[in-house]
Amino acid sequence: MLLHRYCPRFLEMSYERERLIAELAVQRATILTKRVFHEKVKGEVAKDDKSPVTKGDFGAQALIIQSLVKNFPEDQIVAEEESSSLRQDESLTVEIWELVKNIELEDQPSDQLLGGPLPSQEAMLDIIDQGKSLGGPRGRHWALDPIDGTKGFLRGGQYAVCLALIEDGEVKVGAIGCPNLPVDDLASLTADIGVQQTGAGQGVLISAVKGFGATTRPLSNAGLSPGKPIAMRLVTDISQGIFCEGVEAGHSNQGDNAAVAERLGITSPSIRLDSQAKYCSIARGAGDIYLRLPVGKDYEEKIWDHAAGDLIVQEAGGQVTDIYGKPLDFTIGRTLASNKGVVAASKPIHDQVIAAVQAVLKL
Ligand SMILES: Nc1ncnc2c1ncn2[C@@H]1O[C@H](COP(=O)(O)OS(=O)(=O)O)[C@@H](OP(=O)(O)O)[C@H]1O
Ligand SMILES: [Mg+2]
Ligand SMILES: [Mg+2]
Ligand SMILES: [Mg+2]
Repeated sequence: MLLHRYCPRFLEMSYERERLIAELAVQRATILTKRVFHEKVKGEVAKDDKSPVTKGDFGAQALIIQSLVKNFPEDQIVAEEESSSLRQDESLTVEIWELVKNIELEDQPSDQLLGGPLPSQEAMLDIIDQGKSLGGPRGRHWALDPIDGTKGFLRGGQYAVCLALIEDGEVKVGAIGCPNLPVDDLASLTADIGVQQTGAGQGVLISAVKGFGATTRPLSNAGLSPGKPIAMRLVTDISQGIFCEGVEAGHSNQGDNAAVAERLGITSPSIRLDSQAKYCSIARGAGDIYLRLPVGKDYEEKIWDHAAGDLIVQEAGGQVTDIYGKPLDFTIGRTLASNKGVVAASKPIHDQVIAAVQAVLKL
């Protein structure tokens, strides 16, 4: 079936509006996260599970949910953060509100597309709490990670603002802002991008629509910069492949990752970076394989940690599965309860990587 790009059915299938709003909403939120990133005190609070959350996470979540509610009032939102700790901390709430109320895109038409500013501090707390949807197999759910890699954000390393639209369990749109990644696709192959990248340049906004490819563009504080398509590298000799993995040893098993690399004959050191910047890096050829091998058997990966990155890698020519070779299943709820770990690589080498993972993990 040939569809003209201005026909309503094409627009519906290509999720043009959802993509535009997602890109702009993420871009606007990165203005806030960049401000907090450069502040000495980032308003760090420990959550019940001991993981950190900051002014940046709360503020970005408020701004993005506001954009979604204004544009897609019928849609559900599955977001990482909620406001209960803030409601007991008036001074932190005031600090976040002071940030949030002053954030806008410098391009007015773009800012207006997002539906204008938040009305008040009290409304901000309520908006943060509109991300409590349980997800599931039916309907439209936005998965939002306002700051992915909060530990990287606090350490001065990589982090990402991540948003994805999941419709009937399938990821349709993904947008990831990586303020500390270099604009040049391949620069991160040669630079130590994992940590201390405060001078790393402008950052990138990477996005994808199911069936329509993946795109990168420099992040901007105004409207969207021109984008260009990205694709994974063609790796003919897997021993020349480049590994990406997490920085935190508690999030993925670096020993097992190294054993897989060795089994594949890979000798170059892995590139370590926090957040879904790993998915973005392999999608644009700054790496070939992303492994997230489980540390313990009980942890369930969260959908907001993977939805946008999964789509971006697939649209750039990659394959994303768990350690059993099973696609990530976004139909279950807020977690990927039926998957274990993540193995992402370009399609031609994915089978080989899975075989090595299974040999190392004795599956
Ligand atoms: N035990 C365990 N296993 C796996 N994953 C976990 C675990 N604990 C936390 N998390 C989630 O890891 C998210 C950050 O992932 P990263 O890829 O940035 O981790 S790493 O630091 O690069 O290793 C992080 O996302 P953010 O909280 O948004 O930073 C968590 O959702
Ligand atoms: Mg977190
Ligand atoms: Mg996360
Ligand atoms: Mg987060």
